[in-house]
Formats: sequence, structure tokens, C-alpha cells
Amino acid sequence: KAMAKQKVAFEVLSYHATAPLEEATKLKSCPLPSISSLRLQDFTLDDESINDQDTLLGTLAMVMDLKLHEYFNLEYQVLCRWILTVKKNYRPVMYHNWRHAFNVAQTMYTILKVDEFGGLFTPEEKFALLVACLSHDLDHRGTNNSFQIKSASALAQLYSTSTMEHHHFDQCIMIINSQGNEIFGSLSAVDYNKAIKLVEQAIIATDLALYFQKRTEFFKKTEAGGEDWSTDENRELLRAMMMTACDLSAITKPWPVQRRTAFLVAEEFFQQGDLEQQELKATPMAMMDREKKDELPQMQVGFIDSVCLPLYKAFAQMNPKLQPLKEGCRENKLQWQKLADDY
Ligand SMILES: CCCOc1ccc(S(=O)(=O)N2CCN(C)CC2)cc1-c1nc(CC)cc(=O)[nH]1
Ligand SMILES: [Zn+2]
Repeated sequence: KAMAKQKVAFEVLSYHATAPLEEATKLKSCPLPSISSLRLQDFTLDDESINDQDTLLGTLAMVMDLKLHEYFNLEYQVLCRWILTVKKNYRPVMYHNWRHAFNVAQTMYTILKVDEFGGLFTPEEKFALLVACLSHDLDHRGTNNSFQIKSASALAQLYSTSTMEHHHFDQCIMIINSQGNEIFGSLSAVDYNKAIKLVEQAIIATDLALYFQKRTEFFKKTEAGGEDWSTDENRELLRAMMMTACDLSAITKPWPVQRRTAFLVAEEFFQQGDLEQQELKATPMAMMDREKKDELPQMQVGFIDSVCLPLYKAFAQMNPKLQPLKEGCRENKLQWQKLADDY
């Protein structure tokens, strides 16, 4: 019976649409913008300054700049179609949409372009990290893991832990295996499995619950200094921490960008709170309760202090070129603290 339920759940949930061939052909014919013209190597990039078409071309430009297409003799048309299909499989929710995925990938690209960092990883790892960033929230419904469990959603029947992250990975695999979207199609079975494993680790790592479990070990190693980051174990830990740093990077953006993004995050949380009240007859946590929106600045200060700043400090300790992430996060804490003090 459980198996039958799981089978139904999987069929229902693994729906994904692929981009039409002609869209990919059109995108393929567009000239690529330069990295600098779109400011893709800036931690302070505000995606609002980039139109949808340029988020697609910018993604292509980042992949090409890392010369990843050469390592995977990636057909350009397949890469175009894959990016379009990924974008198509993000829902128009307030925050966890294509723009969030693009921002996360752009932060990852910028970290990888810090030569000492980029030098730590193989082309396979760099490609897997970019693929994971772009795919890490695929088909997000604007509700979090605890909502899946509380609402006994079909997704929760499939995965009892890291529920959404397992679904995002499922969607990622579905797309990668869809005809015309096979970006790992030229790999041997061994290399394909290695690539998929790297992508899975990176996507699952975006579950904040796992970040809290792993971060103490990471902080010990960055504080001690002199760590050998070339070992497999340390590279896996570092890739996981990089995924979280990129996933939360809206908190490091210039204040007008952070303020605008926080209101999108809040609205998505409030919509989940509405669902919990109406459908589940449950009382939402403060973060998701519209009635408590005045507490938002104080909550952001708490989020920065307990979740974000320790992580960006660790990265800044590893390489001074990553300081802008820590400085941006510090500046936003001051801004949220000022708003919190006004109440
Ligand atoms: C902006 C609306 C309020 O947003 C928050 C409120 C509280 C906390 S929290 O640190 O107390 N904490 C985190 C761990 N949860 C399990 C329990 C609650 C975090 C955020 C928040 N999260 C994100 C990530 C999506 C982005 C962002 O900007 N802000
Ligand atoms: Zn995310």
C-alpha cells in the first residue's frame, strides 16, 4: 500500500515541461553579452537591472567563461535548451522563482572566479555547482519543509527529511535526462554518476537544517587556518557551505536590494502562514504571520546574527576577496537594526 502511494505521488509530482526546440534555436543565435557588461562578476549585482532574456544569456556567458562546455564537449544548443527548461520549471512564486536561482548561480560564479577558490575545484565540480545553483529550488511551491509534513503533502510521503530539496533534485534529474536537454549526455557512465552525485550533494546541502549540522566543523577548520582544503572530505564540506552562502546571498546585497528581496521573502512566508491558518487551522510561526510583520526587522537581525554572519565571516577568513559578502551582510544588519529600534 505504501509503495502504491509512493508510486502515485512520484508520478503526480515529477511533472516537468521542456522548452520548445525553436526557443532554444532562437537563444542559440543571440550574441553573448560580456561578463562585465552584465556585472556578472560583482557580489553587489542587482538582478532587477537585468531583463529575463539577459538572465538566460548571462547564465550562458558564465558557463562559457568557465570553459565548461569544452570539458563536457557540451553542444551549445543543448545548453541553451537546458537553461530554458530549467527557467520554465520555476513557478512564479514571490521569492523561490527563477530570479532567485539566477542570483544564487551568479554568486557561485563570482566565488569560483576568485582564483584561489576556483583553483580548488575541478571543472566537473564547478559545472556541478552551477547546475546545482540553477536547479536547487526547481518547482518550489512557496512553502517550506515543515509545511509539507504538516499538510501531509504528496512530497512529504516521498521524502520525510529534506523534503523540498529531494524534490528539487528529482526535478533537476528529470530535466537533465529529457531529450535535447542532456547536458551530461557526452559523459561516460562513471563520469555521469560522479557528476550527478556532486549535483545531488550540492542541492541537498541547501536544506538549512543540514547547514546547521555541518557548519560547526567548517568554522573550526576556517578559524584554525592552515587547513588542507584539497582533501575529498574538505572539498565536499566546502561545496556544501558554498551552496548555503550563495543561497542566502540576498542578505549580503546593497541595502535597497536586500530590503526589496526581504519583502518578497516575507510575502511568500505570509502566504504560507495564510494557508496554515485557513487549510490547516494551525497558528503559523511569527515569521509567517502577517499580524506580526512589525517584528520583521528584528527577525532579520536575528537571522543575520545566528545564521548568516558566522558563515560569511568564515569565508572572509578563507580569502579576503570574499570580504564583500561579510561587509554587505554587516551593513544590512545595521539597517535592519535601525528599523527595529524605530518601533
Ligand atoms: C524576510 C522575512 C522574515 O525572514 C526571516 C525571519 C526569521 C528568520 S530566522 O533566522 O529566525 N529563522 C531561520 C530558520 N527557520 C527555521 C526559523 C526562522 C529568517 C528569515 C529569513 N529567512 C531567509 C531564508 C529564505 C531569508 C531572509 O531574508 N530572512
Ligand atoms: Zn534557494
